[in-house]
Amino acid sequence: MLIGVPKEIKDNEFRVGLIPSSVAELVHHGHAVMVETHAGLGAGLADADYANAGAVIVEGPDRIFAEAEMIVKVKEPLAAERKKLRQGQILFTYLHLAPDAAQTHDLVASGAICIAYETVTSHSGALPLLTPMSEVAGRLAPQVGAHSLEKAQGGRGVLLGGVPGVPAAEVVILGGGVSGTHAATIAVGMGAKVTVVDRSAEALKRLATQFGTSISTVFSTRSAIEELVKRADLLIGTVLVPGAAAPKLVSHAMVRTMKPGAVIVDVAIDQGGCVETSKATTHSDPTYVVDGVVHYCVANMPGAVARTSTFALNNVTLPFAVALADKGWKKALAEDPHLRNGLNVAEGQITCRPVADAHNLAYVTAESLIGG
Ligand SMILES: NC(=O)C1=CN([C@@H]2O[C@H](COP(=O)(O)OP(=O)(O)OC[C@H]3O[C@@H](n4cnc5c(N)ncnc54)[C@H](O)[C@@H]3O)[C@@H](O)[C@H]2O)C=CC1
Ligand SMILES: CC(=O)C(=O)O
Ligand SMILES: [Mg+2]
Repeated sequence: MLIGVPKEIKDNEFRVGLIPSSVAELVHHGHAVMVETHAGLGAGLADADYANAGAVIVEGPDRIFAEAEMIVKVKEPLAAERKKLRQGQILFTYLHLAPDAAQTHDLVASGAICIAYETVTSHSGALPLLTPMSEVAGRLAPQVGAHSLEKAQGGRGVLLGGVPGVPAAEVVILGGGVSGTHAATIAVGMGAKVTVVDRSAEALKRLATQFGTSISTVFSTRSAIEELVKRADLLIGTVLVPGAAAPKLVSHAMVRTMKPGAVIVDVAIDQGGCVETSKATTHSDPTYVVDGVVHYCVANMPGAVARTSTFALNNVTLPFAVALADKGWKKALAEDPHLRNGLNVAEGQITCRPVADAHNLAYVTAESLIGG
C-alpha cells in the first residue's frame, strides 16, 4: 500500500502521524511511504531521518493526498485538507466528529474511509489510541491552569501549592478517567487541594485506591458540581462519553458563581467541551475571559509537547496502521472488532452511532459495509 504523511496544518500543531521507526516498520512490511517535507521537524525529526527509514520526501501536501491509499495524520483534517480527500482513500487520525457538523458533512461527501483514533477500543473497554494523548493533556492541565492563575495572565493571583501559612489552591477535576487521573497526579504533586468528580463508582474507587487521602472523590450530581464550581480556583474538565459530544456539566449560570480570576481548563473541548461557556481556542491565543473567569480551551494541547506526544501516539497507532496497510481496511476491520469501532465514516455513510445521532443523520453499521 502507498501511505502518505502530510505535515499538520492546525495552529501550532507540531506532532506528526508517523515517526521514522514507524515508517521503517511499514517499509519492512512491503509498503511505500511518502512524507511531506518538514512534516516531523517540529517534533525534532528531520527529512533525512525519514529518508533513511525508507520514505520518499515530497514537497507540499497535494501529491500525498492525490496518490496515497492511506493518509496517516494526527489532527482532524481541516477544510483545505478535506477538499483533497478521495473516494475510497483511508484516513487514519483523530476526528472528534460529534461536535463538528462541517467536518462530518465533508467526510461523508468525500467517500473516504475515515477511521478515528479516539473511538478505537480495547479488550478492557478502554480507548487505547486516545489514552496517551489524554495522559499528556491531563498532565498539562494543571501546568497551564497554574500559569493562567497568574495575575499577568488574567488569573486571581493564586499559587497552586500555596506557601506555609497560606492555603493551597482548590483544584476541581470533572471526570476521573485517564486525563482526570493524570491531572490529579500533577495537581497533587504541585501541592493543590484536589477534588475529582465522576459518575462511575468504579472510577471513584480506583482514584481512592490510587491517591488515598491526598484527594477527595465526589459522585457526580448537579448539586455537588454547583458547590464545587463555586469554590474552585482551577476547574479542569475531562469528562467523556465515547464518540458523543461532551455533556455540559457546568452551565453559564454556574460560571457566574465562580471567583473572579478563577480558571477553567476544558480538556474535553475536542468533544465540544463540558462547560457551557467553552469554545475552542488555539495555542497562539489560548485563553479568553467570560464573567471574570479565564477559559483555556485548546483542542490540541499535546501539540505543545510535540516530541513526547508524537512518540507516545506512534507507540499505539503503529500496530493498527500496519494491519490496515497489510490487509486493506475491509479485512483489517472484519478481523478486529476494536479497530472496527474506530470507523466513523465510510463510502458516504456514518458508521458511529453517537456521531450520527449528534447530527441527526442516518447510521449504518460498519459490518454492513465490510460484509462482516
Ligand atoms: N484538549 C486536548 O488537547 C485533548 C483532549 N482530550 C479529551 O479529553 C477528554 C477525556 O478523555 P479521557 O480522559 O481519555 O476519557 P476517559 O473515558 O478515560 O474519562 C472520562 C471520564 O468521564 C466520566 N464521565 C462521563 N460523564 C460524566 C458525568 N456526567 N459526570 C462525571 N463524570 C463523567 C467517565 O465516567 C470517565 O471516568 C476526551 O474528550 C478527550 O478527547 C484528550 C487529549 C487531548
Ligand atoms: C486527542 C486530541 O484531540 C489530541 O491529541 O489533539
Ligand atoms: Mg486570549
